[in-house]
Amino acid sequence: MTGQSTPTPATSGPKTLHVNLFEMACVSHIVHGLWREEGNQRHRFGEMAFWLETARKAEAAGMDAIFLADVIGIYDRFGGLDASLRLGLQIPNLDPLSLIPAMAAVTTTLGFAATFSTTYEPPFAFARRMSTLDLLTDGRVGWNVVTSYLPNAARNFGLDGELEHDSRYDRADEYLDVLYKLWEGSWQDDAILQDRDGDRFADPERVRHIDHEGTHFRVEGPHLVQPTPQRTPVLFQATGSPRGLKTASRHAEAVFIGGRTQDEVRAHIARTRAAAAAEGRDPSELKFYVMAGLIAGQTEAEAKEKLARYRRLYSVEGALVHAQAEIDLRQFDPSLTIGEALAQSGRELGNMGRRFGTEQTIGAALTQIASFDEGRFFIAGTPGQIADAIETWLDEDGIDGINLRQYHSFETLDDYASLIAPELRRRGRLPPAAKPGETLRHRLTGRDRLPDTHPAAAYRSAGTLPARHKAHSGVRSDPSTSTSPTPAAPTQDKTLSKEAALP
Ligand SMILES: Cc1cc2nc3c(=O)[nH]c(=O)nc-3n(C[C@H](O)[C@H](O)[C@H](O)COP(=O)(O)O)c2cc1C
Repeated sequence: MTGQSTPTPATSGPKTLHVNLFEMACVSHIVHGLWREEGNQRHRFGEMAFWLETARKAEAAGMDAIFLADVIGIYDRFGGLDASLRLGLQIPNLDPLSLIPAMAAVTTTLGFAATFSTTYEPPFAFARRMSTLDLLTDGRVGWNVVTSYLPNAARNFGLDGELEHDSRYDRADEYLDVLYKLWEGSWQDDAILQDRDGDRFADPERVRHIDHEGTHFRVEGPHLVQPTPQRTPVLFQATGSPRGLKTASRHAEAVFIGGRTQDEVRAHIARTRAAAAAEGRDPSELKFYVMAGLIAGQTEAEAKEKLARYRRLYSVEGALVHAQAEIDLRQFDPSLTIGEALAQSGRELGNMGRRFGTEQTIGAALTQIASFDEGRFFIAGTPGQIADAIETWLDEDGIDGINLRQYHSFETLDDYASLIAPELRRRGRLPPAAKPGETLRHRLTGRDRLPDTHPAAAYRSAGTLPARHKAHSGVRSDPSTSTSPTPAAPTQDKTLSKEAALP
């Protein structure tokens, strides 16, 4: 049982850009303060109509997917709960998975990638939820695999503090293995019979328990949902640390990377591909994404005016809350380094290290914040200038796709649709229009199912799951839901690249 579709051969022509709309079901996701702008619709994120309009626009613009970020706690390190609430910074924040069916119902080709953490909720229920979405959307879902980074999230799930960084990834690796067993190995493709005359809906010979017994999880199975178009949803992952890279290179089909310079970006891609090859995967199958900020105007002057308008409202306080800052950078001499300012205050870098380095000056950090911290993948200009930059990112940096940052709803999306996409299309830099019924994976990779070199594929063949233990057919004494993670003292993340660290 492999259920493999043959990949569609790549068409010749220039390399094309995959585009996701970067979203989060809150008022202030990354570029804080801008929700206040006249005409910005972000305050409507709790309305069904807001999401239906977003989905229709994204599909009409030819985007691959709406990519939904998520956190399961609050940013309370800088300014406490008061600041987060006042700024609407990722609170209130709706459940991303619940938005998908509504958006799927008004679209036919758009994909939906949702963030879900492997750290707190057990895999069995998540496997079922994802399969339900894959089934109902005809295979249009993806998953952004995260391990979570907010101490408050840990406290929301019964722990005293975050699990140690690297052990979160150990847990993620096993979590994914459980999911692969459920998604890929539990049901054969032909297990549903719908045989009215024979009185058999499903064939018991073609469905099996998974009997997973690992360090973190014990899951009996079988999976509760029949085979879905993609089985495993398209796997996205962002990482900046050596341990995160190991997990990404084993599992991710699309990896978010950062980098301040072209050399850094290329090195990051090369390192990740090499790590994937070391895991036995075909490194050419990995796609690389960046977060990109594109601010477009008909003329350069119009684009500059738009950028200035956005920057006027940008909240530096929001950036400090989001960065989980240990100190208020605005209170220090700009010529000091962050390390010196921390030493003066008797503080450690902590989670703030996800965004800033100790060697950076306060002045440079504040400038970086005020200019939206977009690094290499930011451009404000005419459609021609933006398309020129994107062609360089594709051909020379080596990326495959972007998550488009939004500054204003729906202005950013409308500008992409009316200014940027037509220019990219004219240059042959967007993939062909998606066909109804095409899965998200097919759109990205030319196949519906994970390739045979992916670790999930190992669970497809009948021999790879253990034979059923006949002895325990009843309820287990230690179901997966009872395995709580053990908390450990938070340690500082060893990030390779800070640019991949947020949000
Ligand atoms: C584009 C992008 C999107 C991300 N989305 C989320 C998210 O929605 N939720 C989350 O907890 N982390 C998110 N992250 C953070 C990553 O999951 C990861 O924690 C971060 O890149 C640091 O890597 P590390 O865990 O290897 O240190 C995102 C990162 C990037 C670059």
